[in-house]
Amino acid sequence: MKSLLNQKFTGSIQVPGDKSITHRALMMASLAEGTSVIHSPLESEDTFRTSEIMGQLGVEIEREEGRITVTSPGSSNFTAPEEVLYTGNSGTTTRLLMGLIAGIGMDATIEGDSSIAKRPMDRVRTPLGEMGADISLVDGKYPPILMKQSTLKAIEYDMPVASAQVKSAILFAALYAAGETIVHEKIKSRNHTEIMLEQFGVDVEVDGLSIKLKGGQPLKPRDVQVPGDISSAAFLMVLAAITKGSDITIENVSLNETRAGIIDVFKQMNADIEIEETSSEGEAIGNIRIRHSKDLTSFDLSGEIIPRLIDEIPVLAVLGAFGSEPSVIRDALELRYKETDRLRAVIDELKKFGIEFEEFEDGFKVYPLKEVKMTSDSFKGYHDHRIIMMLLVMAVASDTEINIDDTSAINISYPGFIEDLEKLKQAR
Ligand SMILES: O=C(O)C1=C[C@@H](OP(=O)(O)O)[C@@H](O)[C@H](O)C1
Ligand SMILES: C=C(OP(=O)(O)O)C(=O)O
Repeated sequence: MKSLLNQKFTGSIQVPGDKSITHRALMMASLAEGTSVIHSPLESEDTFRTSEIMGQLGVEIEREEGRITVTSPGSSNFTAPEEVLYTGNSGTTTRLLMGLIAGIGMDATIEGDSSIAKRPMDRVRTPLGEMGADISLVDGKYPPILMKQSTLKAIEYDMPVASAQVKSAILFAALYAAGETIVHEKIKSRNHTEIMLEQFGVDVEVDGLSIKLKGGQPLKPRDVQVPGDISSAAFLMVLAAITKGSDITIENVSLNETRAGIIDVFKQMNADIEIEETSSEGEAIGNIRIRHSKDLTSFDLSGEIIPRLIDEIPVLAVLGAFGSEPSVIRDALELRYKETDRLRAVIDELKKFGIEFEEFEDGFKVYPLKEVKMTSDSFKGYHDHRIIMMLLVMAVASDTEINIDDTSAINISYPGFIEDLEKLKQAR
């Protein structure tokens, strides 16, 4: 970390593959009888959990540099798992798997780490239960998740929370349910499942905030190209915007509208950002160039943009501290139910640099940082990848050496984060 202080960050880089898309590609390729190839997948702890579980169900997974080959016997030939399906730290694996297992109709136990044990799963059990799934949770809410074989029927469901994980679990189950399932969202969440199901040959009708899917449609094997993850790029984007002399281009990154809210934030803040879209078929992809700006203003975020940047909020708190006016985030209560309570973690840890916050139940106001005033050099990472990388960005941008209790969780979504910073650094 010391070697990253007093540096500017310049050059072109590709960030690792998109985590959400990689999970979905592994699951859909596993449902499609035959061989599918996933190009440039994210190889991280979370996506490893998904591929391990697909292996337990009888799918052959072959990893090589830059690609994963998935050969499936078809979901009707899956083997019922004897061991627990262990999802580690991955909420996406846990929730999407609930829909997939309910759909296939097999007995299974799903369990994750101590963070997953505290994340609410009733939001998935409720719609799946309406479809006929038999799911038991601890205290009606938490893993371990006991699933019993059952037969599903289609439902029409109004989503109470904006969650792509819940929506995707319902759509996976709907593939195997009798009749047409309809999901209504109040606010649009990331739509990778809808896009990829179409690519795997499933007819999905999207009409504004409603999604319709008829049960009984088989998936056909496909090759999937995974773009870079904009949620990982976000750390480099913020670092470039706030560090003197920096100029970074992130290539082949996802520009999917339902994920790209952070681009709107940079624009709101008067940042120096250029977007070049190179493909808009299916998943939009392109290049993002971002340079240091000394004239960053502020942002005020609430409502529909929140799900479009939900995982970027920790590092946006750092960006806000480098603006000229206070910045505000509201409607982000969901952050309290992630790997840790991210609103608490962001405020408690960034305060140690002297950043001032006003905390709301569903967000915060962050004040411009006039001068770094350290109250401690011992930081907690909460085993949360996004909190740890947020802290590293803040430390590097403010030329401050800090100690974080444990940084291993970076491997959950962005193995190679530190190496990428090393590649981009140049003495100021
Ligand atoms: O579907 C997905 O891949 C994800 C959806 C989001 O969670 P919610 O669906 O709980 O909002 C996001 O925070 C998570 O990192 C990945
Ligand atoms: C919340 C996240 O992931 P998950 O829900 O899959 O654990 C994340 O990556 O920030």
